[in-house]
Amino acid sequence: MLKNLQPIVAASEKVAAKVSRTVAAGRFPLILGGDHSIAIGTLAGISRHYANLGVIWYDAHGDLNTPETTPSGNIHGMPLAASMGLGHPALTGIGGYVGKVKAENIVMIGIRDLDPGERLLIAERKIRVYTADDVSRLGIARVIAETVDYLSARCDGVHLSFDLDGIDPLEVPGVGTPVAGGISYSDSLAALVLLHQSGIITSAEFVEVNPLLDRDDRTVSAALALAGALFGEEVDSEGTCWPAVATSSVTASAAKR
Ligand SMILES: NC(=[NH2+])NCCC[C@H](N)C(=O)O
Ligand SMILES: [Mn+2]
Repeated sequence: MLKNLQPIVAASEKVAAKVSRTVAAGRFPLILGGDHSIAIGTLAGISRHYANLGVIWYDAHGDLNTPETTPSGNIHGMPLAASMGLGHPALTGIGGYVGKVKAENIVMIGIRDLDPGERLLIAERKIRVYTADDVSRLGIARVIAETVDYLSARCDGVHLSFDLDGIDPLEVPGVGTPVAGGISYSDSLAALVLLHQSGIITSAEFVEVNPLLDRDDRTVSAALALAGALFGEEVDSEGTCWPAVATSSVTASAAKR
């Protein structure tokens, strides 16, 4: 059983239409979520404008489940599979076409929690994966450099799908499906600075921010700072770049206590 199929299909069609109009108008689509099922709509809206859309999937999870492999029935565990054309027809057909992303145009970063069916799919389709351990071993700069080289050689646009649960939940607790370990916040910020400098990103989404689970607005502030870095906002000398608005809201909530 898929949970909330009809409302997610309806929302995804709306997101797809709006995002497609944004790309057609020559503007940069930035989508904020909400759970990761939102990516089904964003990719449907974006990919029709590209012959070979690249996708950077920054996440603890693969989100490559189908109705046959899902352990939970949660559609937020399926958006990447659905975008590859695998899964429930109501999800794979969002936007009126099937197959938004090709396996060879995907790079996954931060992965550390895969279900058996997802492992199989990654192996079968030879999807490029950097686990959170790969990032500690190789360093974030090398991982991003390899990702940029790989995707710029084969893609005419690159969508960044950034799930906040790719980061260590000790630093960003406001996510629905936390997985211990993970990429540090400072490495993640460095990744976004490097992606900004690469100039390859043509659309982005930041997802799974859940303010109800957050502490001291840490996850919200992190998402804002990461998005800022993607657009070239300056990072201060300590490597943090909490934007003024986020800093003042943290201070305000701390002052209330
Ligand atoms: N976007 C997410 N938070 N995905 C979590 C997915 C967890 C698990 N793999 C599932 O399919 O239910
Ligand atoms: Mn996800």
